[in-house]
Amino acid sequence: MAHPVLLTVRALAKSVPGPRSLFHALDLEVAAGEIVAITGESGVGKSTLLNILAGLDDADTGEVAIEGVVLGALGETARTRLRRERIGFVFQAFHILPYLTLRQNVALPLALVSADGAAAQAEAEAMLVAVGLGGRGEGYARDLSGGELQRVAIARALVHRPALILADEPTGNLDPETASRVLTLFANAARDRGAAAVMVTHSDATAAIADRVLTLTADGLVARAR
Ligand SMILES: Nc1ncnc2c1ncn2[C@@H]1O[C@H](COP(=O)(O)OP(=O)(O)OP(=O)(O)O)[C@@H](O)[C@H]1O
Repeated sequence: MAHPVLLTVRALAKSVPGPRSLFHALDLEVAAGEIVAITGESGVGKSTLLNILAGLDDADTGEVAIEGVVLGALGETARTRLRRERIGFVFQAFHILPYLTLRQNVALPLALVSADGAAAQAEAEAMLVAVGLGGRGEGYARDLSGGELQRVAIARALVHRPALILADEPTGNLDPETASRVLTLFANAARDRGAAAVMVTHSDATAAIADRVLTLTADGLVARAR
């Protein structure tokens, strides 16, 4: 049975001041359970595209729908709720909050949607173990290496079992063994519970777990031969 389409992007166009068109007429469909890797030259607009998919940035024209819900038709409150409940985002700059412990950072997506704080902390600890940071939950971001911060960001993006995972270079700071460990988490989220994932990457290991590898160009997304 074909999986339902989870993410639909139609005729997306985005310019940045300059004025410079990053892309136009960009179309994409990602099914539940599918992992799509996006490559492309530096500055071509990959991070901008991920931000638009998450409703954090607006396209000039075109439409993004997640589980059939068109982001542009939602008010800011509904868009924020959809993002919190249905999307997990691994930012290139991690955005780990410095005044919360690492466990509190990872628990945040659960704490925002559930009143059960103890369960959220327990699930956050389990995610920290899954990314190889068990026992580090009481620490703070300032004590971590770049690769450790990246793994906290991945734990936080996956802890609430999002339907859509958006990840910007999620293994960019990781050694091959650790990268392989976290890539398994993304693959399991897709295969075991039907999450869809769009990952920006330059890494062959990340592209290797993807069902499709697309290259972002000014003319949109082009399938890359494998
Ligand atoms: N708000 C903005 N104002 C002006 N220029 C912007 C803005 N946002 C993005 N840009 C420009 O758009 C281009 C695309 O940026 P983006 O970060 O999306 O590229 P990228 O493909 O992710 O690059 P990299 O691989 O280097 O991270 C860049 O040239 C950037 O300077």
